[in-house]
Amino acid sequence: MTTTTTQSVAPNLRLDGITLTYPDGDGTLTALDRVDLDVPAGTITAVVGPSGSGKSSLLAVAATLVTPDSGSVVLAGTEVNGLSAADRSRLRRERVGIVFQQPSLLPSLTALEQLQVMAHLDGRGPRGARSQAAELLDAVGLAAQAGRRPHQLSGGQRQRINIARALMNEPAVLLVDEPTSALDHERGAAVLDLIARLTRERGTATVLVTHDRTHLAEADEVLTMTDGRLGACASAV
Ligand SMILES: Nc1ncnc2c1ncn2[C@@H]1O[C@H](COP(=O)(O)OP(=O)(O)OP(=O)(O)O)[C@@H](O)[C@H]1O
Repeated sequence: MTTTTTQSVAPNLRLDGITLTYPDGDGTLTALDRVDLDVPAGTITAVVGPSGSGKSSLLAVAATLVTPDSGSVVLAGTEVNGLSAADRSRLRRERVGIVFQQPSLLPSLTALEQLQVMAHLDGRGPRGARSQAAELLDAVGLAAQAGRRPHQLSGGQRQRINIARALMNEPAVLLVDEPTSALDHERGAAVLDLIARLTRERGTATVLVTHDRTHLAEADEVLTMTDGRLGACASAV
């Protein structure tokens, strides 16, 4: 994989004509139907839609975790089609941050170590990783909790660590799936504010899947997924 080409192009996410089917009995189920999506750096695109409409499938394709039947995915200027599996996972590791509904933190590690381990997996040295982890914990308002383990943190604090951890590789693309589903309204709103601020400050192209329409005010664009088709959302905000 050539990384030089990725650096000269503005980081963003582009999906073009994505169709994804799953085997379904004797036939196939179309989870994504000719989906186009363009997310500029430093912006949030929110995706809403009923259960089973294809939202998670969209994130999985954008994350290069699932290969679509057809269409093109361009991550931070790099066309994913045609990359080897190894290059695809490297691109994902280096350029994509993923935040799932439930923070999957390692119980025995402190908040700081949860972040440092990401750099370690990436083969980076401990010194730079420690200062970067400390800076990110500060950015998510948890500098004072750096030495705490997950059971000593609230649900909202754990989700903040989850978000900080997703940013350790300085991703160009941030994919966020229902980040507030385990939180009460106030903590959920604070987590959304945080995602919005970090998106602007760090220039990520952020896709936010959400059921909560109060979150849509933070989005630059709101799209609706219906039966695998992605379209404009007329009554979103
Ligand atoms: N691995 C799979 N194999 C077969 N069908 C699948 C698979 N994953 C998802 N589907 C089907 O694809 C369609 C889209 O699923 P997807 O999970 O993307 O929807 P969603 O909008 O994220 O739903 P939810 O809001 O409930 O999480 C659904 O009909 C689902 O049953």
